[in-house]
Amino acid sequence: MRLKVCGLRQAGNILEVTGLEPDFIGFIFSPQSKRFVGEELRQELLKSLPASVRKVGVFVDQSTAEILRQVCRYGLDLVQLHGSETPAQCAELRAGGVGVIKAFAVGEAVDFAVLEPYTAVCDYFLFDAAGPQPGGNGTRFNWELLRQYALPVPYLLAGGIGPSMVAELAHLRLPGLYGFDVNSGFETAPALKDAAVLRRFFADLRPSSAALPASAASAARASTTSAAN
Ligand SMILES: O=C(O)c1ccccc1NCC(=O)[C@H](O)[C@H](O)COP(=O)(O)O
Repeated sequence: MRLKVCGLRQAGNILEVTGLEPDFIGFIFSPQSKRFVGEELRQELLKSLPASVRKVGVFVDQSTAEILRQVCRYGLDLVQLHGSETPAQCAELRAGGVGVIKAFAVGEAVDFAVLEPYTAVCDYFLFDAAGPQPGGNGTRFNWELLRQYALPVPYLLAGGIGPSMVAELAHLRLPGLYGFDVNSGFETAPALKDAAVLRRFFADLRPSSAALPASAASAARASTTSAAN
């Protein structure tokens, strides 16, 4: 299962978390968020990170020009869109050379018809709990709502995931499920992740690679990944 750690900004913390070899790390570019990267995020640091850890910029209803400016500035691999971005904007971003994750806030139900126009223009979906903020609410939704998922786009499951859920996550089988996105459940302060707690969580979810040195673990995961795809 792939793992994404979202909402980082401080250099030392980015390096610590990257050392755990997540599949994705996320940076919040929405100024309204308490995890907004502001001026603290260092361009040269991001560009020096290993390519195996894909860098995701998170945006909320921002223009294509602004998003692509940040993609270029920080060398982002994907953008994650948490507002009312249209399929046309997703297509524009992809044409601009960046991968697209479209996030959907889930309340009492999932309207799969709304997702359909996005299938041809997104690399991944992300399902998150609806709440007062566009993301990072720290609450979960009823994951069973995804039992009926039948679209071709793989998705990340997000919202209120915390260290105590390891056993539940390890056994979770849902159609289309690609990985888990974690954020506030692993923070000691906004945008500051507890690397020790994340390390344990990663080891529990990736038991076969926990005992290996980092490089061997990464090679083992790459071979599992190519076998799965
Ligand atoms: O985290 C934020 O502050 C945020 C603000 C605006 C848009 C998106 C945001 N986060 C995006 C994420 O991918 C989060 O990891 C996801 O919403 C889950 O967060 P949490 O419930 O805290 O685990």
